Amino acid sequence: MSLIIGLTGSIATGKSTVSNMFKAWEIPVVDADQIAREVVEPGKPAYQKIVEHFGKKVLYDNGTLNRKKLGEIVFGNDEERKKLNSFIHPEIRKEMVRQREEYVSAGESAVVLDIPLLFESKLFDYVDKVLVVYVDPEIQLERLMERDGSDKEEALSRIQSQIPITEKKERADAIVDNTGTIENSKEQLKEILLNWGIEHKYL
Ligand SMILES: CC(C)(COP(=O)(O)OP(=O)(O)OC[C@H]1O[C@@H](n2cnc3c(N)ncnc32)[C@H](O)[C@@H]1O)[C@@H](O)C(=O)NCCC(=O)NCCS
Ligand SMILES: Nc1ncnc2c1ncn2[C@@H]1O[C@H](COP(=O)(O)OP(=O)(O)OP(=O)(O)O)[C@@H](O)[C@H]1O
Repeated sequence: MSLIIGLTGSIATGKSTVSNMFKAWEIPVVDADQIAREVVEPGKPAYQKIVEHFGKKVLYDNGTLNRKKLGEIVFGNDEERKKLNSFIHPEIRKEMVRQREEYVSAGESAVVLDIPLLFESKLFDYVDKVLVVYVDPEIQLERLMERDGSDKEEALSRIQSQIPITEKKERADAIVDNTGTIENSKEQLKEILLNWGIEHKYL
């Protein structure tokens, strides 16, 4: 039996940082953001739908998706974001399930699904436990602006397109509070995995 862990949080709270800890321990991670990039490669069904709806203005000259441009459109507009989600999310879900089943069949004791929008898309049934990576909202804003080199308005528009991290924290099975050092977060994660009965050579 594999334990399926849904790793989530909100933008820039530290999901990738925690996901790297799992990878370093050789616990497999299915990465929804990565899949989201693959399903919009030129020629894929979601790509065609995006071009039909948003037009060529969201493409570079070589035909690949201009993510910055598309981001500017969808993070300021709920309707357009929902439209984009409707093109991409079904494709992401299919591929996530395919990868999850592959790891389960291989007999992995734990499989992580790293899904930024687990709560927003109500994907609780895809996982056994929900692990939320939390930071205080002020730190979230600071880290996001610093990482992406974005201004406050741009960063807030992304944060506000998601359920607040404070609310997700309330609904989690377990929380890694990533406000402190990365080392501190790693200790919290080890503790959680041991509590969940995951036996692993690195823990
Ligand atoms: C709009 C796009 C092109 C912007 O690309 P960009 O490279 O700037 O951002 P990236 O994909 O790395 O996403 C960064 C973070 O933004 C947040 N985010 C992305 N898409 C969304 C969305 N539709 N709604 C809310 N938050 C989102 C997530 O926290 C994600 O981790 C891209 O995010 C996208 O295609 N989004 C739709 C697919 C999606 O929902 N992906 C995220 C979950 S799988
Ligand atoms: N404990 C920490 N202390 C200081 N900086 C941190 C810590 N954890 C993460 N960071 C930094 O904060 C930023 C956001 O972290 P990360 O990219 O892991 O978040 P994320 O939740 O995966 O973001 P996204 O939703 O955009 O994928 C990064 O620049 C990362 O290096």
